[in-house]
Amino acid sequence: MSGGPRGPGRRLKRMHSLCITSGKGGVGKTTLAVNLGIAMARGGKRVLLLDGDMGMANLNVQMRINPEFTIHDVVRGRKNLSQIVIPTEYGLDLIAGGSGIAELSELGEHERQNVLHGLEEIHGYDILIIDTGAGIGDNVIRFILAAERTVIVTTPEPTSLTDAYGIVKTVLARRETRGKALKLLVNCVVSGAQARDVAARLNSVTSRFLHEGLDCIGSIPFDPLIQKSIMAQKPHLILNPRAASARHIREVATRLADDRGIGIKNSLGGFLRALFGSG
Ligand SMILES: Nc1ncnc2c1ncn2[C@@H]1O[C@H](COP(=O)(O)OP(=O)(O)OP(=O)(O)O)[C@@H](O)[C@H]1O
Repeated sequence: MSGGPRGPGRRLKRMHSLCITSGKGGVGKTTLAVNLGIAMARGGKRVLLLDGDMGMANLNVQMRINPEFTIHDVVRGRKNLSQIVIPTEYGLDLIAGGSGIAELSELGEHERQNVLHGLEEIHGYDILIIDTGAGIGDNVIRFILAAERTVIVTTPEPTSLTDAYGIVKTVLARRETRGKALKLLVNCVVSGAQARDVAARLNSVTSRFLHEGLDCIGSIPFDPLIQKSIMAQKPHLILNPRAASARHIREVATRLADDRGIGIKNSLGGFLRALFGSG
């Protein structure tokens, strides 16, 4: 059932926001957002997952969920945000974004109020995970700016690494992002040595040309079982909890769920206001 308490009388909590993004598409962002979220929920965190990929919103497809409403219905004033939160059987809740995600960056005052209306009913989450689109589009950058932490997913492929560097460069060029925690997550590795090599190479390039190191939060092995789980529309962590790749995902989730030293200042409302650029 739902991991997120709703309703008045609950203690107001600080919520830590985590953006999962990538330079190149198809590197496993959505798969990792779902499975990291499940791992955190199983670790006792209350997790809200936001599908921030307006082009190819497919978090719901990976979990075999057919959302009736999306952010678009909230922007148009047909629903409150609290009414479109979908409890999942995996212990976390989901908000479907779809085309409404593009609209979030261009809201008039009336539509902003539509989005913020009724927000107090959905407090109580420990962590908001946003699965963004790939690349350096305006929407992706907005999510990175609004979130406290960002994980950049790459695979060892040169094209993926080049695009990961591109996103780090774009993000660091924005003054507002200085001091934001950017972490690298290397997916589809064939060995620990390969993961270390990829992380070291990217770190050395960002240190040299952007004067900022890029910490690696972990790596996930290439695992055909992950592909099977996508075909089955059932998360890998649920289908194959004993796989080595599932263990790696749990380890990364534990590191990411540890919010010590992040200086959390967000609530869901604070995050959305930051996203709109109004606070
Ligand atoms: N560690 C892994 N081992 C094997 N296959 C993987 C792994 N991680 C992801 N994949 C596969 O990579 C494909 C793309 O994954 P996913 O859709 O999560 O990527 P994405 O970065 O979110 O893509 P998009 O940019 O389209 O949103 C999926 O078919 C998935 O099965």
